[in-house]
Amino acid sequence: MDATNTNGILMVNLGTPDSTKVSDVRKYLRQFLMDERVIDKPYWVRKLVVECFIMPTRPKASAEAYKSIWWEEGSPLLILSQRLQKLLQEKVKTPVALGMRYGNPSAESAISELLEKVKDLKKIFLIPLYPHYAMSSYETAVVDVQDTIKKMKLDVELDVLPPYYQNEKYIDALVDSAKEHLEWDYDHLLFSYHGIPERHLCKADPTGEHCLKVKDCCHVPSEAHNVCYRHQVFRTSEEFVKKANIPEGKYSVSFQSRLGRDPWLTPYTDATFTKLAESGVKKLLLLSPAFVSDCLETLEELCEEGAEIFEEAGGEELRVVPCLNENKVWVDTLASWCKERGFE
Ligand SMILES: C=CC1=C(C)c2cc3[nH]c(cc4nc(cc5[nH]c(cc1n2)c(C)c5CCC(=O)O)C(CCC(=O)O)=C4C)c(C)c3C=C
Ligand SMILES: [Fe+2]
Ligand SMILES: [Fe+2]
Repeated sequence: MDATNTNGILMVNLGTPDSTKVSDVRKYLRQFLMDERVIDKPYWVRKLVVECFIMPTRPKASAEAYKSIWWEEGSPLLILSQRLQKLLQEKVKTPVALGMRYGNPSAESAISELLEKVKDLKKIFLIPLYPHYAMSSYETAVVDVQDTIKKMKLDVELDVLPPYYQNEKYIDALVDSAKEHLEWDYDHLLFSYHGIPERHLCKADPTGEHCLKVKDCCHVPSEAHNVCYRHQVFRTSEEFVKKANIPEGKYSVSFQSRLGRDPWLTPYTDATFTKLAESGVKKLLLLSPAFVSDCLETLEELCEEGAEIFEEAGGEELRVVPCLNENKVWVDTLASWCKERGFE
């Protein structure tokens, strides 16, 4: 323990079940989907939807999906986040902890870990492992940490890293992580982002009159863009293609992982696989920058299910670029953000 240090670094990611047992998946899904920032309905409606429509079947189906991607050491999302924590710790002296919004390790246990290492903890640099703002990812993770600090009655200042979707160093890391794959003679590059309900965009819009109301809203300047997930994922894609010299017309954006019947951001990734294959795309390269660590949504939904859909529709090969995971440029980027803020 360094008695002079009063700082800690906390990385937060979404979280994952403790195991592939249906009971563990159920527990995780219940905590996840009962979050008012994920299913943004009154408590009783959310409870009804989760318990009567989702819990009877989803835990079993999701447990099967998790089994197909699970590693010997555990869930890829957790293992990769822990490896990232370790790599960042090798670059900075300030203690680095890892917390999850749902499941384990909780924000509380991560903060307790910092308290053990830093006697007089005064300031935490919070790094949400989400490049884009969404109420259901970035915002809920930040609020959870704020609430936990209050619950633990700590007098700790929180310095939160803003969404880094267009940060030059983040884009550099993304391009670096994809560089070998970009040498492939692919026909089309698809950016597939986790989707969110359209309603969430409108709800986040501070002007109340921009998102999905103005024609081509995400490309018309507005203060709404600070919290517009759709604008931010377009920016990431645009910055990426600029840096990687991908010609116009050779790439597009789609949204995956829809849940429920409400309209989510379009076009949907599964329908896009079919459309691209039917339009003659044989070799499809896929990038999924909403996730910094590989997880169920990339390893199962894209690599397994996605490849099947694409090939059934006439495509020949789908290659999915791994997430940033342990990429060196990414680790250096995180370390530089810590150091810039005095978390040496
Ligand atoms: C980019 C970050 C994410 C956003 C935004 C997001 C929104 C969102 N997700 C659901 C429902 C589910 N997502 C699930 C898995 C999952 N989601 C993210 C990230 C974002 N979700 C990740 C990284 C993962 C993988 C977790 C892992 O263990 O590997 C799941 C669980 C799996 C399943 O049953 O499909 C659900 C459910 C909603 C409803 C939502 C926005 C409203
Ligand atoms: Fe999700
Ligand atoms: Fe927008």
